[in-house]
Amino acid sequence: MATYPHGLRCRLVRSPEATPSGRHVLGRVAFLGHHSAPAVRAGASEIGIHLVGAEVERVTEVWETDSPVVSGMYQDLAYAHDGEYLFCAGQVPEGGSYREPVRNAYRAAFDLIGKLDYPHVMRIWHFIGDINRANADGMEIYRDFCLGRAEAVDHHLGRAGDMPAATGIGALGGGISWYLLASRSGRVRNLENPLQVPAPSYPHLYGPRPPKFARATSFSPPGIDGAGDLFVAGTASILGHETVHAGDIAKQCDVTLGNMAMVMSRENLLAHGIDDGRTLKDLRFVKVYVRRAEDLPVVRAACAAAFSDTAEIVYFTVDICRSDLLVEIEGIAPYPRS
Ligand SMILES: C=C(O[C@@H]1C=C(C(=O)O)C=C[C@H]1O)C(=O)O
Repeated sequence: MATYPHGLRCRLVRSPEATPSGRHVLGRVAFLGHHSAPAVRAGASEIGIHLVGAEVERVTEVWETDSPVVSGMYQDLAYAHDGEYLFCAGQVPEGGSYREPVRNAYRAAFDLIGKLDYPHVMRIWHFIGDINRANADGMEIYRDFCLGRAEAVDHHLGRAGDMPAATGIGALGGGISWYLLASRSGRVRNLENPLQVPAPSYPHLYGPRPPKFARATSFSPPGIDGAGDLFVAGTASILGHETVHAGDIAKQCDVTLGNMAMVMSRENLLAHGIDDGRTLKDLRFVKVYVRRAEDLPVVRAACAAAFSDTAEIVYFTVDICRSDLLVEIEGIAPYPRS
């Protein structure tokens, strides 16, 4: 992905293959037909997330570095680190309420980050089973998750503390599977999108505590100017704080892509004090989440037109955090630009 002194790189692997020589695997995220618990395997942290049906091509996201890795388990979290980067994965089992277990899982992760000294979290992903269903108390599971996360963030960062780019999306299996990337000495800058209300400021309409995440995160290792790697959060058809074009997949694609283009744009990076600018064509690793399988052809056509031919794009059919959202897209525009 990048050519830093300590290079962190993402690859999407469609069939098992050997790690290139001189590289070391920090984390493997396998998108499977079933969940598999976080574990250390062959020296790397590994998690399996139930995101595809048995008939669909499976894909594994591999996070590699060029420095040797130390791995281990900490309170059910599987982690690996190389002195500059930390990868950590966890799973909250299926249950009637997620507030407390999510708070505890986040606390364990904050503890680990502190203990190992990787204070700069640059990206976090959550895959939430039954995301739009009610929990045992009648609260939507996504809102229940947001409550536990907000309480953990308050506790560790204070109410004003900001979190990096994230994804909070459905999964086919139950419970919550999640993973994060953090750095020891790199610079993390969290970005907002002028077209959207910052998620932590969403009104109570969407749940008792808002989602804590940034629209994008710029990660620059020491000595790298500009945006470095740009992680674009899961993005959907939301303007201000409202879903727009309920029921219209083509228009939801347009708004989603427009939001992504805006957050990466030179205008927006400059507004955040970063002298750089990216376009949708700079995205290399793109995950696309589509609620209804029948919408896939329209979404694929929109993505093929928007992204570069060399982008790796994977599609998943899963639910999205608001029941009126039909599509969500995330991506990484790595440094250096190609
Ligand atoms: C699509 C949105 O939110 C989704 C939920 C997220 C979360 O809760 O971490 C992060 C990004 C998206 O996956 C949005 O609010 O715009």
